[in-house]
Amino acid sequence: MIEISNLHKSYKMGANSLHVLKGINLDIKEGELVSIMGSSGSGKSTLLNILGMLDEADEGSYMLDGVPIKNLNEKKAAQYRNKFLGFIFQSFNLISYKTALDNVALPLYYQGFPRNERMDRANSYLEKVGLADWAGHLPNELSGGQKQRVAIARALASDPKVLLADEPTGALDTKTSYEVMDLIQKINDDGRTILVVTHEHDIAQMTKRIVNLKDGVIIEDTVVSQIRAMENV
Ligand SMILES: Nc1ncnc2c1ncn2[C@@H]1O[C@H](COP(=O)(O)OP(=O)(O)OP(=O)(O)O)[C@@H](O)[C@H]1O
Repeated sequence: MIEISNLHKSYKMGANSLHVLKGINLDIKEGELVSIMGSSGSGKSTLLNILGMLDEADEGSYMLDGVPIKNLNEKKAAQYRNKFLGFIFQSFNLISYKTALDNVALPLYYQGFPRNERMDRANSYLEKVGLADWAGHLPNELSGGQKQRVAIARALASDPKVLLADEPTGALDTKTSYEVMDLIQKINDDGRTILVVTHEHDIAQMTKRIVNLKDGVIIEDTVVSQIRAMENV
C-alpha cells in the first residue's frame, strides 16, 4: 500500500539546513496497523506529512497503492489524497460551530457528494464510532474522547484506504486513549491500513508493528508479538 525508499527531507533555515529524514525505507502492506515512535524531533510528523501528501520529500520515492506520487500534478495529487487518505489529529480539528454530524459530512461536500449521500454516510459513520445519539451536538458539548470519535468518523466518511493519525491520543487521558485505540483496532479489523504516530509505548503496543525513528533514520522495525487489547490494559 505504501512503499517509500531512500526518502530525504531537509528544512532550510536561513543559511542553514536541517536534515530531518535521512534515507527512510518503509514498506507497509494493505491491512497493517503500524505505529511510528521516536523522541521529539526525530522526524515522525515530517514523515507522516510526506506520507499524507501534505509535504514533499527532497529525494527518494513514494508509491501509494502502486502510484508514484511524484508524477501527479497538483490537482491529481489533491484528488488522490482525498480518495486514499484520511487524517486524524491530536487536537481533533473539528469546526466549533458545526454539529458532530455536519463535521463528519463537510469533507464529503467538498468531494462533491450529493446531500442525501453526505447525510447517510455521516450518520452511519457516527453510528460506527458509537455516537449516533450525539449527531446534533456541537464539539464543545462533547468530551475529548467523543471529539476524537467524531474526527475518526470524519476521516472514515470518504472511505479512504489509509488512515494517518498524528498523536491521536496525545490530548486524552489514559482510559480514553485506550478506548480510542480500541476503536482504531476495530477499524483496522475491517481491513483498513492505519499508521499511528505516538510517543507512548502502551499505545504502540496496541498496534501490530512498531517503527522506531531516531535522528531521521529507522533504527528498529518490529512486529508486536502480544498486541494489547482494551480488555488487558
Ligand atoms: N516547517 C519546518 N521548518 C523548519 N524546521 C522544521 C519544520 N518542521 C519541523 N522542523 C524541525 O524538524 C525536526 C523534526 O520535526 P518533526 O515535527 O518531524 O519531529 P517529531 O518527531 O514529529 O517531533 P514531536 O514528537 O515533537 O512532534 C525538528 O527539529 C523540527 O524543529
